[in-house]
Amino acid sequence: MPPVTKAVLALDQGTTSSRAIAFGRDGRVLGVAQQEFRQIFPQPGWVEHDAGEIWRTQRDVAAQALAKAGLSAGEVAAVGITNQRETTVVWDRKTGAPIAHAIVWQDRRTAARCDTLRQAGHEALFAERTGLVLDAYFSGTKLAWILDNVAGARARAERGELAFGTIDTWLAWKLSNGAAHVTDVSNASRTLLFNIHTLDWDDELLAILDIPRALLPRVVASSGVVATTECEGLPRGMAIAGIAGDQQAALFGQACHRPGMAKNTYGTGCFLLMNTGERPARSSHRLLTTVAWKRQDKTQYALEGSVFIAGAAIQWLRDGLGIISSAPEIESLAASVPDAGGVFFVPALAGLGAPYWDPRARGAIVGLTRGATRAHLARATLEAIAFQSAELLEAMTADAAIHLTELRVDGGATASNLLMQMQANLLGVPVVRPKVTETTALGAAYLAGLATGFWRDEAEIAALWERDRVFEPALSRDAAATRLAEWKRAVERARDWSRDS
Ligand SMILES: Nc1ncnc2c1ncn2[C@@H]1O[C@H](COP(=O)(O)OP(=O)(O)O)[C@@H](O)[C@H]1O
Ligand SMILES: O=P(O)(O)OC[C@H](O)CO
Repeated sequence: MPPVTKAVLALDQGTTSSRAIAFGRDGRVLGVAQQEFRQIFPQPGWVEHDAGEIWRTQRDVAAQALAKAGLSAGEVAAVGITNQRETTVVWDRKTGAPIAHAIVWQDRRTAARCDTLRQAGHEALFAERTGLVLDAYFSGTKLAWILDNVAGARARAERGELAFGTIDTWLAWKLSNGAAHVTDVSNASRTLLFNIHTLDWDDELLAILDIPRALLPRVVASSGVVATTECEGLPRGMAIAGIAGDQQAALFGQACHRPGMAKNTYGTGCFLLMNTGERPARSSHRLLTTVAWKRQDKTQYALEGSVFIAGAAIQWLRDGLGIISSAPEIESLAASVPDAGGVFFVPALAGLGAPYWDPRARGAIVGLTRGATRAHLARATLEAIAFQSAELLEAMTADAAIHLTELRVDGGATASNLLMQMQANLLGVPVVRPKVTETTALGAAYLAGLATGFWRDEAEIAALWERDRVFEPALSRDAAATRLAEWKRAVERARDWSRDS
């Protein structure tokens, strides 16, 4: 008799760390392991990762999480992959070796290429087909950059010797020892190369960006077995059965299965996603239309607002300025003053995402007086995270013409009660934090576990979702509108600043 399955293993490959979590049938964490890896900044505005290091850290934490949970391979019902999205890897199909560092989603090196594409009049076509805006954030121009700048890459790509992938693809390839070259629809929808209506790579867009089809992975559903684990360092034979970009996985893990339900994740950046059902919704406020997931032949879409720097601004206070020694310390420092004393911090450290899409914006601190202290800056940092998210929700409510009844939240920075209260005050909507805030990993686990029958259906999953705390709005709508208007004035000071080409 084979052993009874007890858990699903989720691999959560984030921007700053690789994490693995084993979840039991009740959605509770059985074992978790995490490892940070190197951030490489070769030039201002460039951000790279070593894909080999990503793989090794992810494999090691997966083995550690299984060991901590005391699980054997036969007890694992499925493995789910979720990942930082857009980050671009190209490797040699024969050796499996990357031909360059991965170009990370935050990297701005292709901003000028996006300008050229815009000037050539391609913006509307890309928006219509992909649901995205022409921005350096997405994989397409990053992949084109590698083909144009790594010696011999284009010729080798045309000969079919190279493979492209986002991080999900890279991990599935390594886990399966090269058997699977796949990506799921949610990750594909972040590349600028994928038609979100036909759910296939778009030949016209590939031609504009001069990208050979031979490089591209096969696109699969977000829930379904694609391969088994066959690599060194991990038990063999575990079914890789779920793949989704981390923000879409969090939407699933928050049980936002129905249209109109939304979540905001406060990690390195902030990503607000609203389920819009089985048809792509178009934004008139520069939000993205994205594939949420595909399961049982049904595709769900979402509207997304992406903010590039959120928790990363807290890390910058820690690592760049040294005014706190750990992220949690921001809470007491910010709470030591009643307000930010007129200080606004616009953390445009990697340009601005939605709704501005300004790659040349740079960070700005305005409103300083002689009375300003590090406590005011700490408070202004938390406020900046809340302001940026409030702008996203404002755009989304206008687009979707609905009023949210609550906002579900997750991610590392939701540990800050002060931030959560600021957020509720600005939004005028209750902010609800669940008991399990690892919803990204949980979403990937659910997608994988549903594919192998470990969980039955979405209703079973939705019943496992439990709230931890609700933050009720405690600010008048007039006062919130005044604060938001002040914030927008500060944002204008940060815009269009960099003169780098
Ligand atoms: N107690 C805390 N209060 C506020 N922010 C925090 C706290 N702990 C962690 N963070 C922030 O959360 C972020 C990490 O969250 P996480 O969800 O792990 O992000 P990611 O998946 O993007 O790496 C960091 O940027 C950090 O600044
Ligand atoms: O690594 P995270 O959790 O900050 O997520 C990054 C996003 O997927 C980028 O689009």
